[in-house]
This record gives sequence, structure tokens and C-alpha cells, in this order.
Amino acid sequence: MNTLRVGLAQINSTVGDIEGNVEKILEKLELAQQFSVDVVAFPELVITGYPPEDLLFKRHFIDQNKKALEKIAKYVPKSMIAVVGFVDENSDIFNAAAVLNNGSIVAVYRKNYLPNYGVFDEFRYFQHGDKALVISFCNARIGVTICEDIWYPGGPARIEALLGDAHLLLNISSSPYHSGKLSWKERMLAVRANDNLAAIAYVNLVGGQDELIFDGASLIVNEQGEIISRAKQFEEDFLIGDIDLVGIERSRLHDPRRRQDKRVWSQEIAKLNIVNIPFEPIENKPDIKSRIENPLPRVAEVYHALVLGTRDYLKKNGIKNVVIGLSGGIDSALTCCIAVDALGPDHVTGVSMPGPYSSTHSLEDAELLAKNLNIRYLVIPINEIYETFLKSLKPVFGDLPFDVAEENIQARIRGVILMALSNKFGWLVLTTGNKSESSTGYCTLYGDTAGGFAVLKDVYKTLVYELSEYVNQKAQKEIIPQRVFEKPPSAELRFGQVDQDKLPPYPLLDSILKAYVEDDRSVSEIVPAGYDETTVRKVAWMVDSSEYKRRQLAPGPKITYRAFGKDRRLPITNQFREWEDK
Ligand SMILES: Nc1ncnc2c1ncn2[C@@H]1O[C@H](COP(=O)(O)OP(=O)(O)OC[C@H]2O[C@@H]([n+]3cccc(C(=O)O)c3)[C@H](O)[C@@H]2O)[C@@H](O)[C@H]1O
Ligand SMILES: Nc1ncnc2c1ncn2[C@@H]1O[C@H](COP(=O)(O)OP(=O)(O)OP(=O)(O)O)[C@@H](O)[C@H]1O
Ligand SMILES: NC(=O)CC[C@H](N)C(=O)O
Repeated sequence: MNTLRVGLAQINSTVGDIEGNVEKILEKLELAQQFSVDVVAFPELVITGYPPEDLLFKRHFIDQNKKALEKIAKYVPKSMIAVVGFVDENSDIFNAAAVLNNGSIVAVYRKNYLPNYGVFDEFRYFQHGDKALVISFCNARIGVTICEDIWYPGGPARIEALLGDAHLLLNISSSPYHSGKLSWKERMLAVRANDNLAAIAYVNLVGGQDELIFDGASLIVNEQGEIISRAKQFEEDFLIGDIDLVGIERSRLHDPRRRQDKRVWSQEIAKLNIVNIPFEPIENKPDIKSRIENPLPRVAEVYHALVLGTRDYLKKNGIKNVVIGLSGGIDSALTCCIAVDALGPDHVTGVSMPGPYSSTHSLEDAELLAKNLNIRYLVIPINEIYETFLKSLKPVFGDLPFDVAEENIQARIRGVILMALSNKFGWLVLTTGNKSESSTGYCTLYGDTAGGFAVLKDVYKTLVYELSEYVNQKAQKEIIPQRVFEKPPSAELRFGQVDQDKLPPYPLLDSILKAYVEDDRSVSEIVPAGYDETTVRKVAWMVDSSEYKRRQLAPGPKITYRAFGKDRRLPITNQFREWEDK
């Protein structure tokens, strides 16, 4: 065997849908056979979906996943090896990879490094494995690892390549997306491959799961650290590549680094499990073309991520239609475009709800957007309802001045109308708030925050503008009307109100937020970077004092390094106030 044919089945499994996931796996096993693939790999925990969270506390869930694995094994012939992520059980449970051949489970690898930071809490569920695994057949050797394992230079992959002489390091992953992560991950995998003088095949999950988006982009990297195949981002894909086993052995003769380190690492041999497989290779394989998909540019990538995150949230929860309040502003316009790309125009309804402070352009722009997107458009004015509220509250409010109470009543009336439409017609309400607003609490509880899924929850306002420009560029025509880009952002809840009455200009706000929210920099660290101290303190105050609000927001797709929710867990009750004069 001079070359090894690898198939990476980048599939979109659904958490808890064990039967559906098995069906998808069986389909790809068939495809793998059509191309005479020697080894086909599926993502981490593909049988249960990732992350299964507290479903892992249910014994019957684990039992079903084991039965599913046995069923899958039956479909694997002698001429193919399949590596499938599942939950292994033996007095405790493990995040594991089963190696299947000739109808049975021939080896099991258990994840050594369990991630327990950011959005991950695998310590909550799993015992970690403590062995590396090399499977050996014909003259090929493959080291198996699971996601986080490959993130460590000295982890099991190192033992597999050095002491097990693995030609290929196969890594099955469920690695969630954030902007900028792919190029970082590719650099890391290139270094791992070249340091080990082994090829790496990394198969990643694709799809949305609650707040997480898995971007796919599975990869094959050669032993020189060059990417030789890349799968599509944000879509299911089946990537096939031929690994040059002889080339790898030649590189190892030419490059002395492994030789030296082999001796240093020799005491780790006890950790290595080598399993020989009586494999029968197929001699005459059909030709394949290696394929390197181009990664999407930054803004397009985020847009596709948001579409996939929204589509999968809705689809996997059985929701077919959505409704969005259209204010004529940029946030609701972008949310609507994403919804249309996720579901199609027939499944999206836009509602304009003009009130006492709505400008004429808000109505015109909302209507034009709906027309450009070809969606159902409704107009439901709120003036009368608002007047009735004020009249009913008059005996209690008396002559108290107009303030945030009256502002919020309007936002809440709109929320009630959208939820009424949702209840009557089964349309899920998409909320439109962005990360700049959720950071600062610039939104009304039970008003514009009322709804089921917050599409832009992790998107700063400055990026909202970039994404909106991308929408028009992509369509090569004006979908979002030009005026929407030009008007000053306003909630239109009082006369002449603009966002900048209460918030610093968005470019300034967003850069302070990144430093304070994502990087946890202190006020005194941010100011010297060129910001006005009063502004920084005010922003920090707004962020800290709106934690209670964020806890009540709908879920939304994570696209940054640090999203609100699992990624950032600040106490609501919190007297650590850097912004306060002491
Ligand atoms: N620690 C805590 N734990 C739990 N709840 C707490 C709380 N502190 C206050 N609260 C509650 O929260 C209430 C205040 O929150 P809330 O009622 O939302 O109101 P609030 O934050 O006072 O006002 C909302 C602001 O957002 C602006 N806005 C609204 C709508 C859309 C947009 C936009 O541009 O998109 C902007 C609006 O103009 C106004 O300035 C308090 O009255 C209290 O009931
Ligand atoms: N007149 C309106 N008709 C319909 N929906 C509205 C109206 N005003 C506000 N909304 C809803 O409430 C959300 C909050 O919008 P608001 O105009 O207060 O601020 P915004 O954050 O600038 O959003 P946008 O950029 O969409 O206007 C809107 O995105 C929209 O969904
Ligand atoms: N599932 C995993 O082990 C994922 C962890 C990995 N560090 C990632 O972020 O992709």
C-alpha cells in the first residue's frame, strides 16, 4: 500500500436524534465504499450529536448510543475502516472514538484532553482516557485522537507519531466556530503535522446547535504542514484525499528531528495501544481529484455562520416560519435578510408597527425592504394601544414627566403584538438586538427583547453595518435600502431620540466593549489606549449593570471568541465596580 485513501464525512448531526444521525452515517459509509476509501472518519460524538450536555446523565441515552454503534459496525466491510465518535461506557463514561472493521468494533480510543473552558464543560460528564491508539494494517499506521487532544503539542498524537510511527494522525472533532478561528486552527494543525512528520486528517462537525455553530472546513494536511484538501464551510461535505505513505517515510529519513525525540519520549511507550487490523485493501481504486475549498472572506464567513446557526436552530426545533418587527432600521433589516437566507422568503413575515414617534422613513424603508426580499409584510399601528395604556396608567402616573416608562411601553406593545402573531400562526419571533446593545443593556426587557432566537446577539453594531453591505454586494442590488445605512440609529421611542444620546458612537463603543467584555481589560488599562476616561467608565458601568438583562435574552449564535452565555459567566449580584469613584 503506497497511498492511503481517507474519507472525511463532515455531517450535520442533531443532538439527541440518534436514529437520524445513524441514517446519515450509513449514507456516508455507502459513499465511502463507492470511492474505495480505506478509512472513513466521522465527527466527535457524531452518534449523540455534540454537545449532548445533561442528556449524558440519562443511562438509557447512553445505552441507545451504544446500540447505534453496534448497528453501524455491521455495515462496515473488511475493506474499510470507520472511525466514529460515540459515548463509551465502562464503570464511567468516556468521549470516545470507535474503530470499526468487518462488522465489529476492533478498537476504542478515549479522549485524553477534555476541554473545560469557554463553552465546554466536559469534566462535568466524562472520565478522561489515558492511552494513545495506533491502528495498524497492511503497511499503514493511523493514530486516533479526538478534538482537544490535538491542541496539545505533547499529547497522545505525539506518542502515536513518535512511538507508534503513525503515518496519519486522524482527529475527529466537534470544534465550534468563531470568527478568525479557522486560520488559527490551520496554523496549529500545520505545525503539529510538520513537527510529527505525519499527515493530519481533521474531520469537523457542521451545523448549528443552540448557540454554537460548527463550521466544518475539515482538512487534510501533509507531513510538510501543507493543506492538501479542505472541505466546505457551513455545509455538509465528504472530503476524500490520498495520503502518500512512502512520501512520509521519505520525509522521516531526511528530517532528523523525530529520531532525537523518540529517545526522549521512549518512557511513554506504556501509554501506547497498538491494534493490528486484518484489513483487505481494494487494489484498483477509482481516480479522485483532491479539492481545496477556499475559506470565505471574514464578513461573508460570519454571514454564512449566522444563516446556518439560525436555520439549524429553527429546523432542528421544528419551526418553519418566523416573524420580525421591521423598524426601517439596520438591525431588523439584517435579521430579516438572514432569516430569508435561512428559510426562504415564503417563511418570513415582517411587521411594521408605527407609533407616535415613528418617522415616515421608518415605514417606507421597512416596506421597501419587505418588497425587495419578497416576504409577507404587515402594518399594525400601535398608537391606539399606546394611548389606552397611558389613559389606564394616568391615575397612577399623574403628571410625572415622560420618561423611560413611556418609552418602554411602546417597545413592549410591539413585543406583545409579535408574540400574539407567534401564538396565532406558529411564527417564531426573531429578536434583532445586537451585541453592542446587549452589552450595554440598551434594549427593553419584555419589549424588543421578547422572542425566541436572537440572531445578532453576538454581532457588534459596526459589524452589523459590514454584514448589511455584504447582503447588497452578494445580491448585486439594493436589498437593504441605502437610506437605512445613512440614517442615525434610533429607537424612535421619544421625539428626536437617537442611540447616541445614551451611547458613545458605535465604532468607539465597540472597541471599548471588545477590550472590556472579551478581553477582561480593566478601565485603567483601556484608558491609556487612547480613550476618554469618563466614556470608558460609563461603558463599564452599563455592561456591569445590565448583566441581569442579558440572562433573560433569547439564545443566539456565537460568532466571536467570547459570546455572552456559557463563554462569559459574570455574577449578576456583583460589587466589584471598577467604574465607581472610591
Ligand atoms: N439587578 C436587577 N435584576 C433584575 N431586574 C432588574 C435589575 N435591575 C433592574 N431590573 C429591572 O429592569 C427594569 C429596567 O429594564 P427595562 O425595563 O428594560 O428598561 P431600561 O433599561 O431602564 O430602559 C431601556 C432603554 O433601552 C432603550 N431602548 C429600548 C428599546 C430598543 C432600543 C434600541 O435602540 O434597540 C433601545 C430605551 O430607550 C431605554 O433607554 C427595571 O425597571 C427593573 O424592573
Ligand atoms: N416601528 C416599528 N415597527 C416594527 N418594529 C419595530 C418598530 N420599532 C422598533 N421595532 C422593533 O424593535 C427593535 C428595536 O428597534 P429600535 O428601532 O428600537 O432600535 P435599533 O436597535 O436601532 O434597531 P433597528 O436598527 O432595527 O431599528 C427593531 O429592530 C424592531 O424589531
Ligand atoms: N470538542 C472539543 O474538544 C473542542 C475543543 C477545541 N479546543 C476547540 O475549541 O475546537
